[in-house]
Amino acid sequence: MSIHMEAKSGDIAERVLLPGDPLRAKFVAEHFLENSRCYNEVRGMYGYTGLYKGVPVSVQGTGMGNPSMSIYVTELIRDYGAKKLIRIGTCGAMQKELHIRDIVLAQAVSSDSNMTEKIFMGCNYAPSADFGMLMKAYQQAKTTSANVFVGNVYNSDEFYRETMARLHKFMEFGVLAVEMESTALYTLAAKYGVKALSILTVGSQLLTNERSAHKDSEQSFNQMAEIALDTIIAEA
Ligand SMILES: O=P(O)(O)O[C@H]1O[C@H](CO)[C@@H](O)[C@H]1O
Ligand SMILES: O=c1cc[nH]c(=O)[nH]1
Repeated sequence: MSIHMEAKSGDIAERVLLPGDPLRAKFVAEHFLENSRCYNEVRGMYGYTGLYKGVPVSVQGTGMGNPSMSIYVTELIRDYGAKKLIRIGTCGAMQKELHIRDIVLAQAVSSDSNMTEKIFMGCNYAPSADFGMLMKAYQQAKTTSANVFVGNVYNSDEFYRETMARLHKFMEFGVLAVEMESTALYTLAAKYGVKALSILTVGSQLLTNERSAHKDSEQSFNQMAEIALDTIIAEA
């Protein structure tokens, strides 16, 4: 047991997928894992472990934002021994080339969060993906019909913004998409010496205001879940 999860030691695999939405964890467990079993219902933040192609994999909801992600990632690593972590999230596209349901692999993360400033005593830190998992996910994505983009993402503490100026500045510098958890994931993975990657599906296009009618539907996530699962089991 950890402070925020009721799983027992050994209930959680060393390979863990991390959707923000706990119902996405349930969906992935029910549609992609064999013999899946729910190990956590605390706060409705569902977590499941099952087999994917014979390999134990867990899928754990993280909630929204860096603080919530930090809690689950820290406990997964410190209390349950997680070693490979892949976020499967949604994002808002910030470049015109990106469309609803495209896939973004977050190579690096820019942020308005002051999480790393606090850790690094005022200095900048560049949270970045594990290169091996990034490369494997890219190769996996290229075997599907998905349009895949690799690059910098904007991690924000704001969903509803006081000003659009910062968002536009990041757009100007070629940042692909905005989301809310990857700074915490990459920074804590580095701290604890484990591997992490964020795979994101475009759920909205911020330049055109187009929004997926299917944010939580099966089709939007099947491709991302498969890419993430095939990537995570390929890791030694
Ligand atoms: O779909 P998830 O994984 O929750 O990710 C995105 O969606 C939420 C905002 O709607 C934020 O958590 C953001 O990062
Ligand atoms: O964090 C997010 C995710 C989707 N769309 C946004 O505008 N922000």
